[in-house]
Amino acid sequence: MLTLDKVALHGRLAPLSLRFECAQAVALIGPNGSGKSTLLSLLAGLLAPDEGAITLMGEPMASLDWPALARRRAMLTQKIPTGLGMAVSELLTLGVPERALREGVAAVVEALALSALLSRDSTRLSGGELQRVLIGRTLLQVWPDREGKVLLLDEPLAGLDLHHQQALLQLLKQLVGQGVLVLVSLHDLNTALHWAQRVVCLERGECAYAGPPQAVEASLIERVFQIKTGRVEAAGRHWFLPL
Ligand SMILES: Nc1ncnc2c1ncn2[C@@H]1O[C@H](COP(=O)(O)OP(=O)(O)OP(=O)(O)O)[C@@H](O)[C@H]1O
Repeated sequence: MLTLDKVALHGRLAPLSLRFECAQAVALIGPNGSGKSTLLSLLAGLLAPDEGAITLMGEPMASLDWPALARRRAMLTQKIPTGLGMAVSELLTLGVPERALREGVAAVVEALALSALLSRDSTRLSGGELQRVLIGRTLLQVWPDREGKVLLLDEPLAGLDLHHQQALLQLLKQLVGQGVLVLVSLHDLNTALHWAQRVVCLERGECAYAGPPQAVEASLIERVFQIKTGRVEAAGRHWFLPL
């Protein structure tokens, strides 16, 4: 439902062809500067490719205007807006369509434990608190009629404590179960491999791997991240440990 056909951005992403299905949890991994944010921005329609074509639900991305894009996908970027002194409740709902507000606010506030923050000045939040508010705003965009929507989250776990990381990953899995395609860039390799149904690993703007997490080999991780790893088994799962 979201396809890239030989998509390239000069100096940032080599020609890449990928296909993502609805209701899938996809993790993007790769070193700093490997192209994860670039790929997410292309998939969100925030960047236009120099070559190739992106298709969203059968429609060329290039043919969709901003309102049409906003109805189909939402993206959390790493570039954090300051909020300009707004209350959290205002920042959370800014630009969110009326129907999403009616149907989604209570659920999103509960899922991300935002109720105690709503009356706070958004410029005086901790990094993790602000991140949860911005994630909430992004989720609200896709809340009504979730099936077939695309959620693109660039390092959503950055700044979140372990409890909120786990709560968010569970919530995203629920959205996948409701038909949302969720693409998330992650730096925690084990979290990515345990959470995702599909992993895309980028290396210097090229796709080094796209496939199931179970088939990710230590040799790939060691080459791409230039580390030595050990592989241990615990709690019925495999874990890569940097050595
Ligand atoms: N606005 C920009 N203009 C030109 N080049 C850029 C721009 N933003 C990023 N780049 C370059 O594009 C490449 C890919 O960057 P990108 O931000 O996509 O990497 P990333 O995998 O998300 O990295 P990180 O893990 O550090 O967030 C890097 O070489 C980066 O320097």
